[in-house]
Amino acid sequence: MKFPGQRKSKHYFPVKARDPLLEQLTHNPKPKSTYVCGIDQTLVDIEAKVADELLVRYGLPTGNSTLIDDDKAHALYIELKQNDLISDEFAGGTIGNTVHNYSVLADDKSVLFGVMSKHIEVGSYAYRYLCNTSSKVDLNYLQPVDGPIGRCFTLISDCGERTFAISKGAMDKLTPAHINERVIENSSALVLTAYLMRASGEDQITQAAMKAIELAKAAQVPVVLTLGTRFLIEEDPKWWQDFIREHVTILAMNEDEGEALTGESDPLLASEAALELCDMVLTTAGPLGLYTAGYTEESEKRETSHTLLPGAIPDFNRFEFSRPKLKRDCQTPIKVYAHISPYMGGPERIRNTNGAGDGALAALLHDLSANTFHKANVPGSSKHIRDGLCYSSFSQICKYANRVAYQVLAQHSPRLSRGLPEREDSLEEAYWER
Ligand SMILES: Nc1ncnc2c1ncn2[C@@H]1O[C@H](COP(=O)(O)OP(=O)(O)OP(=O)(O)O)[C@@H](O)[C@H]1O
Ligand SMILES: O=c1[nH]cnc2c1ncn2[C@@H]1O[C@H](CO)[C@@H](O)[C@H]1O
Repeated sequence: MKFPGQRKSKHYFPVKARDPLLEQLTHNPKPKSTYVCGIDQTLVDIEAKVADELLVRYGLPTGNSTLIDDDKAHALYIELKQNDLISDEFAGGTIGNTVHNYSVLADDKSVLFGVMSKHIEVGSYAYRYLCNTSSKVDLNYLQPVDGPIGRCFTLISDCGERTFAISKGAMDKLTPAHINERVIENSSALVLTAYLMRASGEDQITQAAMKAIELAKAAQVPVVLTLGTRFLIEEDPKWWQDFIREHVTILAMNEDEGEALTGESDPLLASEAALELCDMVLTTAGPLGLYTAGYTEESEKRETSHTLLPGAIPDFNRFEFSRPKLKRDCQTPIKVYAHISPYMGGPERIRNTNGAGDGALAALLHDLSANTFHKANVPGSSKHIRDGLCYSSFSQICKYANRVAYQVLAQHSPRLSRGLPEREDSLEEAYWER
């Protein structure tokens, strides 16, 4: 129970009118708002624990995300249902998860572009998708389509590895006409997944994504790409390298995707190689934790007070207290790296790691948009004398991303049901006590 404490002594009416005399002195404009936007294939995850034999029978390579036709999807669904294997049906999609988590963490708006069924029945997959998405995610720009949204069978093997089978429904039907130019141009970041590039036939989501990329680039909005699965990258690493070099500001990947892209199995070396293609990299490495890598200006580098770490690049974390910058904003760019081991060693029990990487990326996006917000509202701050890409240092972003990944693992679902505990809200706070 809260006890009656001190009463406020100032009352004005109407409430929004401040003290009429002091009002002349204090000019308090409404803060300018910021948001991130993303494009995704609208999907519901159907999660089931299965034996490896089932994956072989349905021709699903372990760890991959495979498109399956309607007949196979029907047979798989019936088999999972009859054997009572389905543990959860929940909104998914790698970017849907990321913008949802961003909105939960930042308690702020994001915008999702994609499709949504025109006619929705209570209990349908489309209905579940809407119910499981934060109300801070603006869904008003979704394109109405005939037919169902996609289904992503998320099949968890005994070892915890997840294999996706995608029944695409109408998820790829997004058209370029439904990409709102003004919304993209005014956002803090545009977030995309490599999966968007694999639409085929008459489906136009790839063209829609390309239109958004061009708009973002023209308006100097950072383009953020997450790689999805190594299988997609392995098909043509050169194409992906060129794509990233031409379009991407920030790249998020796990160690397998990093290896497929760069040929380097060491996540630190993969991050270094990826920095030749873009400005900043977030590399997650499962039980080894995660890395951030990027550029800073030589004269602005800040030395760490943490232990210097050994690795393929000796003492690689020496300047991890620096803030990330776009390479083109540096006169003398230097590469900076930071690493962190899993928060508290990881949760006691991990059912599966689905979505942990999406969670880490949401934290990075929060830090990035906090910077845009601060710059828009406190333009005179010493923080913005030099143009930074993010609000915090590489080291701080590592901690935050890691903490959020832990939260996703601990709650066994890729979408956060609530933000971090309040005392952890500040991005500046020293690393949280155990
Ligand atoms: N087994 C584990 N033990 C402890 N922490 C883990 C473990 N697996 C993952 N993590 C934490 O989660 C983060 C992201 O994990 P991971 O590298 O598996 O992401 P991912 O493969 O991109 O996942 P997804 O594609 O499903 O989102 C890691 O950087 C680490 O902090
Ligand atoms: O083809 C795809 N497009 C979009 N999202 C996908 C695809 N395959 C899997 N996931 C999504 O990846 C999330 C974990 O990172 C899962 O929630 C799943 O829905």
